[in-house]
Amino acid sequence: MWVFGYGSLMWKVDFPYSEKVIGYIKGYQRRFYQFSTDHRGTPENPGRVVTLVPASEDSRVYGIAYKIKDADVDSVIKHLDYREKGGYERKFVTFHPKEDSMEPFEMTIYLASFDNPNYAGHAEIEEIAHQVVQSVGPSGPNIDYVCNLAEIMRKVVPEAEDDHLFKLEANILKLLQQEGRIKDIAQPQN
Ligand SMILES: N[C@@H](CCC(=O)N[C@@H](CS)C(=O)NCC(=O)O)C(=O)O
Repeated sequence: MWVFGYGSLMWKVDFPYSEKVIGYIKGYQRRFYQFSTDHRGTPENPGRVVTLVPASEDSRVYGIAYKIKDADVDSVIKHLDYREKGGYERKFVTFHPKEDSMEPFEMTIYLASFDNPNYAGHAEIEEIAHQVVQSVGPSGPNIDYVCNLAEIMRKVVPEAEDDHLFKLEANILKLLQQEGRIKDIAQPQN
């Protein structure tokens, strides 16, 4: 079994895997359109985390695919079903390895579709940034979620474009500087 990580599964890998491959899926965009009430926010003050929204077929979402050994599949599914319980469902998509030497193949993703109870939907980047900087949940600050994702994307797929993610990161850092929560730091270079 293979699982595709495009959000926290890229940087918070709390399950066993035997192989990982960088690549992308087509026909989706990664967006912070999912409320998080059990990880990066609370029911009273939800955070925002990523899901995938349908887009043109030439749209690509880069992430990391993890190969799960047969012996671990049941326990990993049980673990991820619980971790993603806030509105995500398992679906199958075609994964395209970044390296041309590997053929595309089907794999599992966890996707929070528009009809789940925690779907937040569209909001302007500035509004999402204001929500993120004031949200903290059982897994920690919503800020960490955004910055960890931006950092891992720059690290593993520096050529990938994701204006939504990187503009949100820049907005958050600007807000934190304005609020005196961090000293002036150089903006991330994408
Ligand atoms: N399914 C996506 C998104 C996963 C995701 O970010 N899910 C949240 C649920 S709110 C999570 O597991 N968060 C863990 C954390 O924030 O530490 C992925 O493949 O990475």
